[in-house]
Amino acid sequence: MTSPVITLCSLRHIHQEKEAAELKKELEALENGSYVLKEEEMSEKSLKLMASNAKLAYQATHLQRALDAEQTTNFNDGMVNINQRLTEIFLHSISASFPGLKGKLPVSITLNQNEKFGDYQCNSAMPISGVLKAQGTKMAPRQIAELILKNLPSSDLIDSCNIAGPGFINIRLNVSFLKRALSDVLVHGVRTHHSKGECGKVVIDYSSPNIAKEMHVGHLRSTIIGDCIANLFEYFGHEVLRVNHVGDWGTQFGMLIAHLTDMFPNYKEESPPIGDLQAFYKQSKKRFDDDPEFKKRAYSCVVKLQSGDPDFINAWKLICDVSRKEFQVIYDRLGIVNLIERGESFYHNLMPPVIAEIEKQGYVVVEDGRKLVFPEGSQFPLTIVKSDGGFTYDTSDLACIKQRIFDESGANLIYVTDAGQAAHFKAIYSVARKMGWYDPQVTRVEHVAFGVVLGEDRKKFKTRSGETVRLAALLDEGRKRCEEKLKEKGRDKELTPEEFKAAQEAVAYGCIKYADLSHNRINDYVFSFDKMLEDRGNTAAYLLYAYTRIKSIARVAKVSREELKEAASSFYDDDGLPLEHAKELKLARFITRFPEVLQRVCDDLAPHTLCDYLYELATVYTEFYDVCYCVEKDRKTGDVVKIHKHRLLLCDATVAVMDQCFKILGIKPVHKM
Ligand SMILES: NC(=[NH2+])NCCC[C@H](N)C(=O)O
Repeated sequence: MTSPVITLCSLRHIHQEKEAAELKKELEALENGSYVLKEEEMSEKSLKLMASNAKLAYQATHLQRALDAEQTTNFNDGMVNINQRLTEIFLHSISASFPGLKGKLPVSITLNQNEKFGDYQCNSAMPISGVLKAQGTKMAPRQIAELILKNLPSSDLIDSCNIAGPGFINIRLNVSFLKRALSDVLVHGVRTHHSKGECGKVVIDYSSPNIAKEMHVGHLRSTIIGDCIANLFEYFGHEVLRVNHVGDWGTQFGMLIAHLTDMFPNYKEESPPIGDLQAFYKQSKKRFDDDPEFKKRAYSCVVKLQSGDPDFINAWKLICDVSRKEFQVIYDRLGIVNLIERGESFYHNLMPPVIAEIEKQGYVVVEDGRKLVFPEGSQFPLTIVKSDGGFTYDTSDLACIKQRIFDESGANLIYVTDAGQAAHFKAIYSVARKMGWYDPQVTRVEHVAFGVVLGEDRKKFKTRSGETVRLAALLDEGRKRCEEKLKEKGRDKELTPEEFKAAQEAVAYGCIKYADLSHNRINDYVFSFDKMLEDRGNTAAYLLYAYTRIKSIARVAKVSREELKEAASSFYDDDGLPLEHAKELKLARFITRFPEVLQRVCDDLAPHTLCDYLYELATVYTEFYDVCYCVEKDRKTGDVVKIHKHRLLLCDATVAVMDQCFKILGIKPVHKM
């Protein structure tokens, strides 16, 4: 018989063995993380920790989801500026790869020179290698390119990248991004968001003819170029003030008023017949040059006018009114709207305080009774007060720039005149900066200069008898030439008289505008009706035809607008426009370049870049249309066998972008021609 002590001991032993096994199990569970605390074992603190842990895990999942969504571009701000987006992506990688180079290297993304290799390319590896070498680090461009690719953040824009040659990085766009981008254009229209973020107010000075003088082709250029740039800024979302800085305060008014009072002494009661202001101007100029007595009187008239004598102000207003009406006829024909007249006279009262301010700074030099300012870097001084105490063009432009900066709060000041005035504006801007009126880092002040209009003989544009060409006569001739052209094509038989007239005017004025805008503005350009009315090549005539043709495709295919709209929105809800054919993709890629092209036009204030794009768009479209049938018909019966709706929609997207281009260029497209 076992003793009770032994029994007790062995019972305890069994119990302890069981406990040890349990403890071992718990230890293992703790090690592999599967241990579950029993509620009664938990302290209050650990309960709280667990709760916040669960919350964090939930938030992390959400953040990850948001991050994933971020990778997929949304088009809330309109079309994506692809070049800019790629620049940001590469900049990110380059800063991460070479932290020491931060800010030292502008990253440039360009279109790929060879479509076969990619859509865009980044050539930064070579210059980075150069900078590193200068800092004493040797690294081959290819190695650098590899590192850039390694650190490249993922983006739904990019399909793939590869390194070529010494270190070029070829970038291929993601097709599914293109599909969605196109789809968005179809559903939401061609919208672009200004990359510069804030949209500062733009004050743009253009057209600006001189009262009582002929508005000449130089003013026509200013009107056309200025209007286009103003449209562009407006499209980008800026507030735009379009100012017509007419010459209405010069010394010419002295002789005009003196002549007016001589010829029509009762001009106050009876409106004088000075409809032909140019002839009137010439007569008074002749007297001014030939008759010293008259000249004296003319000077005293200017003084009286500028001192605000009511009779003289009335005579001045009379003359301005005649001119204004003449200018308006031209503006109406060209469709120039919202251009407000604010001539030199507007700044009359602002000039004396500006002169005083400049004097106070000690920048005025008095020479032979004249007050001069010598701008830095300019050979010639500005005359701000003449020896007779009168003000000049210089004085008015100084008062004007100050008014535009301070009263108008202009963030972008743009002046559109012929290149002959470049030195004048350079001097004005220089004085304005010296006076501390603006900081070029903050306020953009630019002279948009343009070259001279030449005749087909490459000499200054004149009539056969050597006179300056009257703008109204020029527009008349354009319309007549266009009428002949359209009749040659038998359009007068196809179109209603209203349609014919609309086509005739749209083509005539469109061609005149486009011929001007499509040349690099800095160069002189040859004015040739024959060239601008040609319906082949980079002309408005060609583009307007192309536009109406593309627009008619859906109509001819008898697919209704509603049907297309429906198709567009169902593609939108799906993966985007189904693009497959190489030419479909080429056209799609070209369309998505629109925002970056506009940005360039805006940076360089160079409308010809937009014209080049528009023309190339028409060309790329033709390439597509030639091989990708929108509608397939039975060869024998001519019955429609298949309609490719996504291709019709691609036509629509092309039309939408062309529409926007025309709008910015100030050209009115017609629906039938
Ligand atoms: N702010 C200016 N200066 N604007 C340009 C004025 C152009 C001048 N009226 C001319 O015909 O040459």
